[in-house]
Amino acid sequence: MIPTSITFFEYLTPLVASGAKTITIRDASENHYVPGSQVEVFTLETHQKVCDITILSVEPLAFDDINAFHAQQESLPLDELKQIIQKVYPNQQSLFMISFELVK
Ligand SMILES: CC(=O)Nc1ccn([C@H]2C[C@H](O)[C@@H](CO)O2)c(=O)n1
Repeated sequence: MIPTSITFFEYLTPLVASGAKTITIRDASENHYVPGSQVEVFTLETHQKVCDITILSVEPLAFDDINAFHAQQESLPLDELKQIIQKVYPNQQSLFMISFELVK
């Protein structure tokens, strides 16, 4: 089944809805998004619909390879991005970068 929704922490959703955030880094439980598919974005905490995005690609990304360019695409400072990922996915080296664009 092609997934049709994705959740983001509520405080990050303005970055998605504005088009400023164009990637998200997730673990293997969310590596099944399909390039070209349209996906509804919801807040994780309250499940409010935020916007729609189109998935562009899903690629493996090691935690140690996360760099300033990833942070720029996340619209977050690099140290904050790495702290968030370590908190959400503790001790996970094997991650996935999901690239997307906002549906206007
Ligand atoms: C279940 C769920 O919604 N999990 C996540 C995981 C990550 N994020 C954000 C935090 C960072 O900006 C990037 C990188 O993981 O994605 C999130 O909003 N929700």
